[in-house]
Amino acid sequence: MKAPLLTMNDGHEIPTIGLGTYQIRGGSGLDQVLTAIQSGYRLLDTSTNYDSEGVVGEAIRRSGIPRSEFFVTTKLPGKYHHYEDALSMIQESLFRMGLEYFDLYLIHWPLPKRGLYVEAWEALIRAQKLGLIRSIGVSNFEPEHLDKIIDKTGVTPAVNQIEIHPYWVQKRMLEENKKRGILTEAWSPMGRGNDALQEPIITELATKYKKTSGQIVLRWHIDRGILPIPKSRDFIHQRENLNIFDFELTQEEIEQINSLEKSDGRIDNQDPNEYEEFE
Ligand SMILES: NC(=O)C1=CN([C@@H]2O[C@H](COP(=O)(O)OP(=O)(O)OC[C@H]3O[C@@H](n4cnc5c(N)ncnc54)[C@H](OP(=O)(O)O)[C@@H]3O)[C@@H](O)[C@H]2O)C=CC1
Ligand SMILES: O=C(O)C(=O)[C@@H](O)[C@H](O)C(=O)CO
Repeated sequence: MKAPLLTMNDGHEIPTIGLGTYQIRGGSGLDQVLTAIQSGYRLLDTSTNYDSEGVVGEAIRRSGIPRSEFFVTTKLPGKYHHYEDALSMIQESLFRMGLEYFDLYLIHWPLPKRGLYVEAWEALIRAQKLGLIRSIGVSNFEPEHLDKIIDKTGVTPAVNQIEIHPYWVQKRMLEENKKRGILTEAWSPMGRGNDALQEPIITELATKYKKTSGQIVLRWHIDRGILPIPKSRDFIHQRENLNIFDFELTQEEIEQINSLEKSDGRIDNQDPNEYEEFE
């Protein structure tokens, strides 16, 4: 089963769903990424901070599937926001993964208190010109951060990857991305193990559509125009999460799920204006 493709604002195509790899590492991690690839995942989302770039690169090689069929995303850690550091980190990540280019490269967090994200964005633009990266984007950027990089460089990110799940719906940020032509990706799209999948609104929709709660939540993302990157170590869940392209939620059902939002719904309260990455 393969996901349909979307076209981003720079003309490149991207699968409509991907595999998250936070804390997927080592030998067992390799098996988990391989089962995901066998299930049909082609978008693989990693980050230097996850220490999973090696596993993802190795899984791509062992899969026997040509590199060109994959869509690989990784992310720049905060301690490399200076221009020259960012350029060398991008190359270092390529070496770690054994790849010649990334399909998408994101600034992981804006870290506005450090104030270096414009420099980091300029480095991504340079790396794209050098052919090291096909599409460039950001993660956890608020509207003011987006405007700053766009105003300073004239280059709009293809993607903004942000926290979205039924307890943190992000209506405003979704509109802000859309207004600028930026594709929204959802991190922790299943709520990273919070109680959302047990909410009656979701279990009732699962019964109605003969799907699982996980599939209802993923379809809610797709029907809102969002690209989710669920993580699963479980072969059954991995397959289930791809099997969401044969039904659609109504606008009313989308709003019902939106109503589950909580004012303190963020996972680990990670506010992009405050969040400092670990060193
Ligand atoms: N840019 C950023 O700042 C961030 C990016 N990310 C990215 O987003 C990805 C996804 O987010 P993550 O935080 O991992 O959390 P997710 O919301 O993807 O939740 C993962 C959990 O959901 C479970 N799960 C997955 N599918 C199902 C299913 N069908 N039914 C029931 N349970 C299911 C998994 O268990 P099981 O393994 O048993 O299936 C796992 O415990 C990350 O892996 C990472 O790539 C994450 C955080 C921040
Ligand atoms: O997983 C990521 O991409 C992160 O940026 C982390 O902040 C992660 O969400 C986390 O919770 C670390 O404690």
